[in-house]
Amino acid sequence: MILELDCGNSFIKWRVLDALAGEVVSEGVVDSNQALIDRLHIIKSLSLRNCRLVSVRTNEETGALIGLIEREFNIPIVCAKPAREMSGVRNGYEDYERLGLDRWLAMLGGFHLAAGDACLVLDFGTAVTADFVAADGEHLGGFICPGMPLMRNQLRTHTRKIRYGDEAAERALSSHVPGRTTVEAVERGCSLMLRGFVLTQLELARAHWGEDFTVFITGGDAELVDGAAPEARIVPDLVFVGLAMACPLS
Ligand SMILES: Nc1ncnc2c1ncn2[C@@H]1O[C@H](COP(=O)(O)OP(=O)(O)O)[C@@H](O)[C@H]1O
Ligand SMILES: CC(C)(COP(=O)(O)O)[C@@H](O)C(=O)NCCC(=O)O
Ligand SMILES: [K+]
Repeated sequence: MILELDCGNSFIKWRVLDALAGEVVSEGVVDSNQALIDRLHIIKSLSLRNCRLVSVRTNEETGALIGLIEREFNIPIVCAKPAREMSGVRNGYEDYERLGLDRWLAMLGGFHLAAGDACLVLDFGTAVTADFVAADGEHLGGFICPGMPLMRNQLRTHTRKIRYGDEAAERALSSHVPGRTTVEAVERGCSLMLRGFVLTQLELARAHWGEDFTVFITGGDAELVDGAAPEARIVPDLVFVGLAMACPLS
């Protein structure tokens, strides 16, 4: 079995694949290294052989996680590394090593799934990112904005009177009519910002490529923009698609 990890700024997305069938045996989202280990240990008949991971965390944090997995499971671990070019995609950053590896892998995955089409890759995590890959594989660059957790927390920490709990936040998002309470006004307002971001990115993509492109949406908060781009392909595991391409296990 193969352990796959996508270590974002807020959460670790994990899954265990059957090495032969390639099927997902188990998967989840955890908020700490120890929670990951605890969660893995309760999987019946777990027999990990390899691990591949991508991280946008510091080298120290990533190293600590790698050390922990090595101690717990004694398996080889490969980490996705920055590259100038891979699987037909050319990194468009001035300094290719500075491009977030989760963005890079999502682009590799998107370009592969788009099978020759240009692609717009949108990722809704702690940050929100957009990346443009032309049909010839050239990465034109992208955009980074605060995601839902950051927008919400900035309002909470920089105002005196915006305070509410998680449950009220979830209830508020059942509709997008103008809010009549603080929680509704904030949650719906931020959610509409994300939808506006999607529409702007679609406009930019059309300006580049007309109608000839594929849109991919991924990230933990992808459902917040549900319906904003009806033509988009929602691919929750897009980073993992790219991870398997960047870190093949022989
Ligand atoms: N099972 C889950 N556990 C935690 N957060 C989740 C889960 N499912 C969706 N989310 C949402 O995902 C968002 C984080 O997205 P994610 O792509 O994991 O971010 P990052 O890669 O920056 O850690 C959170 O704002 C949260 O609302
Ligand atoms: C843009 C990001 C913060 C997104 O991280 P995430 O929201 O997935 O945790 C991450 O890809 C990153 O740290 N990138 C490095 C900066 C860059 O891509 O220019
Ligand atoms: K991410």
